[in-house]
Amino acid sequence: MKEINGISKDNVSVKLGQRRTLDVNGIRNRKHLGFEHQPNASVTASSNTGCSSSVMTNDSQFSNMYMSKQAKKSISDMSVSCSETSEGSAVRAGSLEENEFPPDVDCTRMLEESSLPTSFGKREPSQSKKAKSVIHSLKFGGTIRSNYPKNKSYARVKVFDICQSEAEAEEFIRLRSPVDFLDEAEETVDELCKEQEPAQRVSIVKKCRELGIGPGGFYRPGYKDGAKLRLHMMCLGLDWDPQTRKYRKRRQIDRCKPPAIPPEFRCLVDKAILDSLTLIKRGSTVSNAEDILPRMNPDICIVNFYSEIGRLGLHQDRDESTESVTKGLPVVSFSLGDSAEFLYADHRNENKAENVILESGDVLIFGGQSRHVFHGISSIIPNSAPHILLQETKLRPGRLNLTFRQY
Ligand SMILES: O=C(O)CCC(=O)C(=O)O
Ligand SMILES: [Fe+2]
Repeated sequence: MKEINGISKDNVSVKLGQRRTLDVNGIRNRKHLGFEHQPNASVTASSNTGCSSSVMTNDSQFSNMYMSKQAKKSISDMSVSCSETSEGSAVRAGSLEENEFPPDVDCTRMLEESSLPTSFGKREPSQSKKAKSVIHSLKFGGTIRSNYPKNKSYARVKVFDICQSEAEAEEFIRLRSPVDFLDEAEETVDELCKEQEPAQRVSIVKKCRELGIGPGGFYRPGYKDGAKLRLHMMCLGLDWDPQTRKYRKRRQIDRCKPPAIPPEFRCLVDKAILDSLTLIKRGSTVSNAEDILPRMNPDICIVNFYSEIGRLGLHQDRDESTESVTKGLPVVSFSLGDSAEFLYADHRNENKAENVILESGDVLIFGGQSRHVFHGISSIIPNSAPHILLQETKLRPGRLNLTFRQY
């Protein structure tokens, strides 16, 4: 059994779920979508199968759950992963790719293209310079985010809508009909369409969209030197600043307060942890499963949207309070939309990291000893999102990920 800093690989992920009831089905689906070349898909599947098969229920909340051997599971829309190490140097800087990230072509329709870099061969001017000279417009459907403090020269952040307009969505659905995803004899269109997207997943996307276009919503985080992360981010509860790596009540870029974490999200997190604890109890002889996976009350949620070219370098989540991190209070992560290759390791070398494919509806939890695991997203798998989810939400091509933590 492979171990990551004392954690067996089996602990790193667990799948719960209803949409893909078994990992085997997950594999079949992946093949279906042309992912058979994912190098570690079978490894992932075999490591998950042992844990998840015992917790397969008709639970419509979760489809797959991954957890650190202690705690992985999936929501019918989410997945969770973990990381661990005692070294403290991992930062999100690993995810900076300022020369490769193209303009946000997906969302420019309603946005001002001038606020996006057109050349990625050069660094953007630093935010402090830009704040004075280029005030980003916040236009969305003719309106401007309204809660910016008056008389302040903070840069305004343009709106990023994770969902498409009616017209975009129609075109998208037309071009990517389910027929494109079919693999001859394996499934028919009817079978595919009969699959229902769990309501929870749809409502999570819709809620993120609603919050994401409002004050404190999605923006493209960056660093003082102009480098940008290859994703759009929105923080709920508390703001996390990639530059300072600190949590604050207001975000630096525009002084907006992050929206509160919706209560229904909290319930899902609680449920995910409870399900994981059940899983742990079944699979181990420990007297108290919470010694392995402590419970937590999230007061932070970082919502990331990755376009099809998004990524996030290997890093540790260790900016929460010392107490939270030391106790191993879990990070609970939900994935929606396109699948992603999730890397994890006990070091920062991406070339030597393990990987697992996180699909829409997967939940990944890393807590306890796995709390410090290095993790990241190496790629988004295009066209892999459930068609029904896209139809019901108009989610843009890409992946939505929510990670809940307790400060
Ligand atoms: O997108 C993911 O699955 C990981 C996100 C993550 O690691 C983070 O936001 O810290
Ligand atoms: Fe993370």
